[in-house]
Amino acid sequence: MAAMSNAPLLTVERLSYHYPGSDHPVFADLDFSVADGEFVAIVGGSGVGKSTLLRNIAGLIPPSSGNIALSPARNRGSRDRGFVFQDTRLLPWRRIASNIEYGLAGLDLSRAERRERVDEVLELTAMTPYRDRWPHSISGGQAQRIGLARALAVHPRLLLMDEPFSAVDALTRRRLQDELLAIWRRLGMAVLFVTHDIDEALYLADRIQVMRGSPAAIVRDECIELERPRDRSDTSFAALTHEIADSL
Ligand SMILES: Nc1ncnc2c1ncn2[C@@H]1O[C@H](COP(=O)(O)OP(=O)(O)OP(=O)(O)O)[C@@H](O)[C@H]1O
Repeated sequence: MAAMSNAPLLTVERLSYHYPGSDHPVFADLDFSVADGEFVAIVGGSGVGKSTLLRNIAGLIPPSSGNIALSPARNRGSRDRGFVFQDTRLLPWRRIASNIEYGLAGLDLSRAERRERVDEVLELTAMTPYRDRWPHSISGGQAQRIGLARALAVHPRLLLMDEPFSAVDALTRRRLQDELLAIWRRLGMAVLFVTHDIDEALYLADRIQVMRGSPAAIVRDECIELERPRDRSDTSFAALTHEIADSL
């Protein structure tokens, strides 16, 4: 049996990034970690660098300096990370099931296993009836469910989510938050969730990190001890909302 490791799932060390052509870093010397199964939210104002940080961790853009270490995928046919974008980026010429299957390209899975994965994540996100639809014929909330399904299909140990619910109406947003929590409890992957919405971060996360400044730093790292399911009308919820808003 393999020895158990206490090493964090994700370790970010002295991470800095500046866009090509700019000598002003978006963020500098960031240090933090995420444990296996932990739900961490990163909050910060518009333009502070949350998406840039997530894109660095996703491997979409290389850091200017520093290190990002992520434990490798656990099983055959899985990836270490999955990414859910703000806009779902579904391919309009592929049906829903085929969009999800497309995300499995390059993984060591048979055709039957790929089909099973697609069925599994459609069921998890309650989207099975929509499998043969075209992307243009589903709602914004449904498209977000498909974006989530596509990311979950690779069985990631770390799910990276960039403001995934920002484009849907308030009621749908709350429903999606509850669905995400239910899926997280069921699958147990770690989640790194970027949002500018403190209420959303407090409702979802085990821990909230606040990004601020230019270059940005993590100015607050707070474990959220509120019991789940969380009650937004609770006085401690409101008090924490104000506290975190003050540090933004
Ligand atoms: N491709 C790019 N080239 C140059 N600068 C960029 C590029 N993309 C973003 N930036 C700049 O980097 C900074 C951080 O942007 P980023 O999108 O990461 O912020 P954010 O916190 O995610 O913002 P928001 O909450 O508004 O989405 C901003 O000042 C932005 O203008």
